[in-house]
Amino acid sequence: MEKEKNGHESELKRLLRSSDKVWRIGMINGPNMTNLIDRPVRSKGTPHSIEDLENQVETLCNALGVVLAKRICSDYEGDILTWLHEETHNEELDGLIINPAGLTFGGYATRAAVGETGLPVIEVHYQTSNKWDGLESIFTRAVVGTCMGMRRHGYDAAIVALVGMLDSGDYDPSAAMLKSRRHQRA
Ligand SMILES: O=C1C[C@@](O)(C(=O)O)C[C@@H](O)[C@@H]1O
Repeated sequence: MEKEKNGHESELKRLLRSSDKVWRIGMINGPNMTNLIDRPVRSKGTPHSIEDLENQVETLCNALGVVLAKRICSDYEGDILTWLHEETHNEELDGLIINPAGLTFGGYATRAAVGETGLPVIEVHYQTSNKWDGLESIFTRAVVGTCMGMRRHGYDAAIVALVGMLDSGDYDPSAAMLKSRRHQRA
């Protein structure tokens, strides 16, 4: 069984990777995602916890030969800002995925900090934006792409796309809203 699993993993890597770089990926889940297990099944799908979700992402990263190096899930914007300031300097991470969740419509400080990392960032949401009563995510301007409406599977889509973009360099860094230290140096 273990042998078969390893076989599938290397097949996945062969199919989806164009480099063997061990990218270091960070994941942010914003306010209310701590309570994922109790959130409505209609929008979130079969009940699962934030730990289940993090394990799912970590397993896919391992199968692709990259690392889910850092993660945060917090109900407090300040915690997320401190994490961004501390964990994304010194080029310790290569890319990020974020579900801003409760910060989606008003987390301007987090959006600025995300943009200033200069990293390729993919925004993920369980639901699609047409369920948001005409509201739009303020984060979309600061990220290179968005996965919406695929519930937990959107995280897998985001990881595959992020790794593909990192491998090929095929993404638009100017999608980051603010000019980052990294881009200024380039
Ligand atoms: O908390 C959330 C979750 C969400 O980001 C999603 O994953 O669908 C959508 C947001 O509108 C909401 O505030």
